Amino acid sequence: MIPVMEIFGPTIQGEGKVIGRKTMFVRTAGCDFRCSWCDSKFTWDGSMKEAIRMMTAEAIYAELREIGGPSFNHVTISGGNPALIKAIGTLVDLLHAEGCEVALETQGSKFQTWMRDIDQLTLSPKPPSSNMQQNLTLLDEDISQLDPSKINLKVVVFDEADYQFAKQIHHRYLGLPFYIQVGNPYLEDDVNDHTAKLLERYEELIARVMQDAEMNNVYVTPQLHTLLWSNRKGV
Ligand SMILES: C[S@@+](CC[C@H](N)C(=O)[O-])C[C@H]1O[C@@H](n2cnc3c(N)ncnc32)[C@H](O)[C@@H]1O
Ligand SMILES: Nc1nc2[nH]cc(C(=O)O)c2c(=O)[nH]1
Ligand code: SF4
Ligand SMILES: [Mg+2]
Repeated sequence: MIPVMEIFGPTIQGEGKVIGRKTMFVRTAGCDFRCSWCDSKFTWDGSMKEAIRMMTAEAIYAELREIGGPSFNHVTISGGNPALIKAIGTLVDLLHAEGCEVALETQGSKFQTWMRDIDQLTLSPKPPSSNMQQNLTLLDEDISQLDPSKINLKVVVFDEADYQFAKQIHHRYLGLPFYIQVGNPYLEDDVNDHTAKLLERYEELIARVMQDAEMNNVYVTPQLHTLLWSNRKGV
């Protein structure tokens, strides 16, 4: 059984390697981290615990089709940390059998064998501003067990210390596609001028990367869904 917090879509993947891709989302409940700026705190802070449903892979797939109809062939699993859940493997197998591609987002604190089957696995180690201590030895172990052609790294940056962390991660795993994503401090779902405020931060991050000769092989990205819809849930 899989603890599900929400199922929504189709929408665009707003982040990282397949930004813009039409996809459905399955968001699991529970996280082993407590990032200060987590935009999905409701998955772990208890505020929505009555919304958590224990579901089989079959029930999740049925609901994806119920709300998405025939209008998708890509599913993104996020959380919370879906890597805490062994049973995600059955969902990945079912989605593949039904002809869907599968992406998954995790911070890389835990390895599961089913990670090898994910078509686009995003590992997103956490920088200092999150107040988390990312264990890089564990991350090394995860990465050494995975196919480099199916994984990518994404580091969220709020300040200069985060930027230096991002650089450290990029240089530790130089062979992996590296995405540097601008942090969103506006976590309410209704913020005045959120698009202009976020674009200003994005522009600052772009400027920082452009002048840095040690960051030439990177992608600098916004969260496209937050530019459009701020931190609204279910999009
Ligand atoms: C909500 S997390 C869930 C998956 C997993 N726990 C993780 O952190 O990778 C999905 C992505 O959103 C990013 N994220 C969370 N809060 C954010 C914020 N305030 N601004 C920008 N990105 C954020 C995370 O770093 C992660 O890459
Ligand atoms: N549209 C959209 N794209 C996303 N990419 C990563 C998300 C996440 O919360 O993991 C997310 C999300 O919540 N919505
Ligand atoms: S690891 Fe991901 S879900 Fe967990 S607290 Fe951090 S951003 Fe939120
Ligand atoms: Mg999100």
